[in-house]
Amino acid sequence: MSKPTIVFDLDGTLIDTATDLVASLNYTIAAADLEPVGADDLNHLVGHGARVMIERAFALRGKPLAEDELSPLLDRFIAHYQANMPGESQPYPGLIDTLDRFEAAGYRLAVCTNKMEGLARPLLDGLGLTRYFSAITGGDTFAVRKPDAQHLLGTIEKAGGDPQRAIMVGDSRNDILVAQNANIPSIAVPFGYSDVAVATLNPTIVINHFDEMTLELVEKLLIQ
Ligand SMILES: O=C(O)COP(=O)(O)O
Ligand SMILES: [Mg+2]
Repeated sequence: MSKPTIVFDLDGTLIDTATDLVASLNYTIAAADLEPVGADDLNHLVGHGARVMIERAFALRGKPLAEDELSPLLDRFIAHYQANMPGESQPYPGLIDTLDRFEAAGYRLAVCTNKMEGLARPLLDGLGLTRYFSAITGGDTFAVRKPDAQHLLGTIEKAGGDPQRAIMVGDSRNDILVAQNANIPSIAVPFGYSDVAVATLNPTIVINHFDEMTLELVEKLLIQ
């Protein structure tokens, strides 16, 4: 039987990126005289990549955003985020042990994020995490992104995995939806950026800490 694959979301699942996302977003929107946002606002702003995050910040502040304004703002965000990473960003507690545990058990590991691939890779590099992953895909890697099933299925394929032997781990709506759309079991974590309690998204299971993500648990999910 082929090695199983575990696909992780990035922001709010593998890595607590809130402080750096807020800093880069506030630097970006300050150019348009928008009031800074706080970490709590991220729950509504994150999930569809930087472009949508900027659009949502304008909506939050009730300020219209013309199409031709967006591109320079996105460039401003990317430049600031790139220059400062990994910044304050940190893997969530228990993550490294969990990656080691599943790597040692012969699992394939992958990342499926709506962050731009060009931002996700240097961030994972900067935190010394890249070597764990057989594939890292971003919101701009394919023609579609989460919650479209093809983003997750394409990630599993790139990792050399089998969608019949895969699970998705994530912190928000798009992660649980993409898993449902691809007919793959999901684990939700409540410590990331979600505008609703993750249990209401109907993941296969919720864990509160990576220590709960045992081999036994994942094996059980794989045979469901
Ligand atoms: O950066 C975003 O908006 C989303 O990122 P995620 O898919 O890794 O949570
Ligand atoms: Mg996330």
